[in-house]
Amino acid sequence: MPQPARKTVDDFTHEYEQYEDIAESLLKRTHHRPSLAVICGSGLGGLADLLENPDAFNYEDIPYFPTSTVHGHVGRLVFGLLNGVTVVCMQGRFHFYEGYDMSKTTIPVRVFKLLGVHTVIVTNAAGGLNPEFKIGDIMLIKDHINMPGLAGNNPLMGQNDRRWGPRFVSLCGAYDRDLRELARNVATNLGLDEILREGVYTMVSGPCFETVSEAKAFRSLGSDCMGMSTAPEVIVARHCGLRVLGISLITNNVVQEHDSDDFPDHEAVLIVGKQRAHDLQRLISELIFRIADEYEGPATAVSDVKDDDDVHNGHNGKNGH
Ligand SMILES: O=P(O)(O)O[C@@H]1C[C@H](O)[C@@H](CO)O1
Ligand SMILES: Nc1nc2[nH]cnc2c(=O)[nH]1
Repeated sequence: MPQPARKTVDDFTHEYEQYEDIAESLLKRTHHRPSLAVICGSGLGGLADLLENPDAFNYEDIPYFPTSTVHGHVGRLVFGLLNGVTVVCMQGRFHFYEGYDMSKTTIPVRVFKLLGVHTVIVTNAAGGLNPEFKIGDIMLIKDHINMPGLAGNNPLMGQNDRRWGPRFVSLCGAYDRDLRELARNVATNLGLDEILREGVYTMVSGPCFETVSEAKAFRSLGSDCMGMSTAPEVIVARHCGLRVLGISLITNNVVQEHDSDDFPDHEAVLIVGKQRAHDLQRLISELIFRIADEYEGPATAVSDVKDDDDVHNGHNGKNGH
């Protein structure tokens, strides 16, 4: 009997039932029931290789999933145990510059929600703008500037399905303050204080790295580093009430001098990822243990409204201020 063709990302129309299809297809094929998810950034996917009792699914074998096209993003969803905690890892993410709609780059985040995940650790490789940052530093993201979003490319554009969350989402405190504090404590215990930073991540669409003038502009706006991902995933995660910890690995300095001979290079980004992999893996592995220990239970939504026409966007969530 011929097998039915796999439903591809081109067939995906964002219906709630399609996300359910994806989640069900995964839950049928693994006995793992993760409560935490990790999105691995460029060159940082080695973490997924550490999972015990892994069940790994190529993105090509998951209904409706986009596929990874970027070197350094293997393209697998891996379920398993990390430090005794059941997690699911994206070994490679989807980027807007790969040609996917912004809302399709974030499909896995809603699938995580349906799988029972309550917290997402989002990692990325980023270029440092803050002159105090060094290559190899690890930056906890405290906020973002979402350039594509400000220009009209927000993953929540279009009709809102209230089953995910409210029409209007507060992003105040999107990068959970308690989780950042926990991360600082864990980093101290692991002797990583010297390389731990905190700051603002700016997302640009890519695939071009920014010009010198753009870099200077973003620095003057208060940005500490620049990348090409993360913000859409965090928006969708907060919309459906997932708790978020964001971590950037500073893989290069963003050039801010017109006369500089320096230039960014993706291969160099991957090399720094490899060099810092061990420290990042220790940090994330310990954090996962602590989060599972201290934060079990669902995160509350950032904001809630009675219905989509309700203009009052009151806060009642853990992250609301
Ligand atoms: O997936 P992330 O955000 O870690 O990847 C960054 C941004 C580009 O995809 C790439 C540039 O080197 O690294
Ligand atoms: N936009 C941007 N993304 C990056 N990802 C890794 N390094 C960089 C960088 O310098 N700029």
